[in-house]
Amino acid sequence: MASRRFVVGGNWKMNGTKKQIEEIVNFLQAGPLDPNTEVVVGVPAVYLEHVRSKLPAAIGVAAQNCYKEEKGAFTGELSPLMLKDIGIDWVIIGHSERRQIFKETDALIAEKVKFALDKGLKVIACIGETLEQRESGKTEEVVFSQTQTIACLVKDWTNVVIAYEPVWAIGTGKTATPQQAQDVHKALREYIAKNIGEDVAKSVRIQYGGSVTGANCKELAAMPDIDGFLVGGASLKPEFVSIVNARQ
Ligand SMILES: O=C[C@H](O)COP(=O)(O)O
Repeated sequence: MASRRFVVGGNWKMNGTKKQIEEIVNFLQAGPLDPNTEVVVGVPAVYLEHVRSKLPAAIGVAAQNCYKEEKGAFTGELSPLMLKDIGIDWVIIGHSERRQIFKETDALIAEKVKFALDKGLKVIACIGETLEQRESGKTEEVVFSQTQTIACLVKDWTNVVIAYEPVWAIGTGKTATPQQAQDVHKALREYIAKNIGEDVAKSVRIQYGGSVTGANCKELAAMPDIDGFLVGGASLKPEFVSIVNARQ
């Protein structure tokens, strides 16, 4: 088994009130959480500082997006410098909902990843194919190309976690089978070894995301190239603790 530290992200998306956040904070604090697993929660921007103040430092807090400029006339956007200023160290970039609903392109996502890294954030960079792309046999082509666009700008991958999230498995209850996910992760790692660098391939952590639950996480976590999860719906529920502990 590779020595990459298992990393589980909870992407709350546009969910949560202060009351619900209190419940989530409570189950995260009660844990117990596997100390060998790194945990990061992706929080709506308006609650970032609040959640950061409630959680122990060992749990990372991520913004769900940020822009590729320091400051200026970009109404509605967040600067990586602002995130650092309030004690936030992580950001999720290129989630399929940003790609599909907000029309973010591979090129823009790559620029955002580079900018966020340059400003000292750690990045969960999301990639993944649609159902149509999978059914037309283009899964690998799509995820390789999304990764390569980032690699054209990013040379140091130390602070990057890749989240492979097949779009057809997000919020649908249709999880990729452990073997389907493993096949893509393995192929992507081989692609990275050949085209980006062998050291990057060995060290970069690749999360799986898409309908991960307490019930299916252990089988997925047993796959050698799955280094963690990016969890949506289940990250709002106490079962998130079981997902964090999937390798135990
Ligand atoms: O970022 C998380 C993914 O979109 C997965 O969401 P889900 O676990 O609700 O399918």
